[in-house]
Amino acid sequence: MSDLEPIIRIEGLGKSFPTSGGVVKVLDDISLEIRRGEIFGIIGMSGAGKSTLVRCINFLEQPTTGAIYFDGRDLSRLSLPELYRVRRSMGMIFQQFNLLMQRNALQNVCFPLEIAGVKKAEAAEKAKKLLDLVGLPDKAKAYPSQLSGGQRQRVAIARALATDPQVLLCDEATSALDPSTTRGVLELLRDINRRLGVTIVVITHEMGVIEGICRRVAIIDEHRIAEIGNVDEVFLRPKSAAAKRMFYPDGMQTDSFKGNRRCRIVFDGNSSFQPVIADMVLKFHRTVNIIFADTKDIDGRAFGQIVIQLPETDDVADKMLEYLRSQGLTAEEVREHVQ
Ligand SMILES: Nc1ncnc2c1ncn2[C@@H]1O[C@H](COP(=O)(O)OP(=O)(O)OP(=O)(O)O)[C@@H](O)[C@H]1O
Repeated sequence: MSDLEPIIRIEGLGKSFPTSGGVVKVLDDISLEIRRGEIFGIIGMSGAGKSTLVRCINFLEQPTTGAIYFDGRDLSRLSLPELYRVRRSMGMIFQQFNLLMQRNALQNVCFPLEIAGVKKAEAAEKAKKLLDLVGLPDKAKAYPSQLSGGQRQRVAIARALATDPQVLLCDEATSALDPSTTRGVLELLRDINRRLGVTIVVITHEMGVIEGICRRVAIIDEHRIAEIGNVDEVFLRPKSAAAKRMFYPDGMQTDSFKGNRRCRIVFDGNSSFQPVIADMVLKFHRTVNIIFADTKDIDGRAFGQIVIQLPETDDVADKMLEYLRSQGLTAEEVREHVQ
């Protein structure tokens, strides 16, 4: 299999659950490919079906329709021992860390190795190396209760890596952590991706997490895929209402600006707003109202967005939009409240 071939391919995945109130459809016609060695993000609001999707990816849940391929193999056609082997190739980390509280950090990391029948001394040696890798060389004997949230997640990452997985599935892995600890854990995941070549799938409801480490993203909305693309592309030119909701600043969504023409200008770090906006004001002899301005880091590159209120006079507003685009900026008019 070449590097360009997907390590995980999801085709027409649907998942429904029978409940006392009838059948609940949780995932509908999900198709996507996760490429070997990439950091791929899956984002959606609470209840969108993200955790169900993860459990379908490692076949802890059987899809109702469609298929999941891992390394080109249809998981529904595997024998149970083959499926267990595939599951060992997919490490998982969770929001609540799921460590065994009565075992210390080293023993937690050893746990999957013991299950796999690895000799104790060999398992301990590997676990030590993994604790070094996640930045906890001095915490081998510490129990989870003696560790901070970020340190617990690092132990969980070491444990997930113990079986040398090809893929690491991270289900809301930083949702219980504060922003600075989140940054540290994301940095660690990026480092693991670079150093070990492990494919990482990040499932989250937080756009900051996607922007922080993912190259590509799938947005799940109402149980379906609303949009898939490179994170920077989706940020620059979101197409679906779900993507716009996630990337547009809150100021874009206030009804207080109804009736005015608003424009979202995005820059990708190669250009700066200030001279362009100042030049535009000078050129058209009209002031513009800046509603919102922000910069963000997407996968290590600086991006920015600014929302301005255009003049009421339509032809001036049209010319301003034309001018902004002629300066190489992505300028998009937003007339409506984003639902
Ligand atoms: N076994 C089940 N039986 C019935 N309904 C279920 C089952 N598992 C999940 N659901 C429903 O599926 C929907 C999606 O759940 P899921 O946990 O996948 O969403 P999510 O996007 O991960 O949300 P969150 O971030 O809040 O966990 C929810 O409405 C949930 O109640």
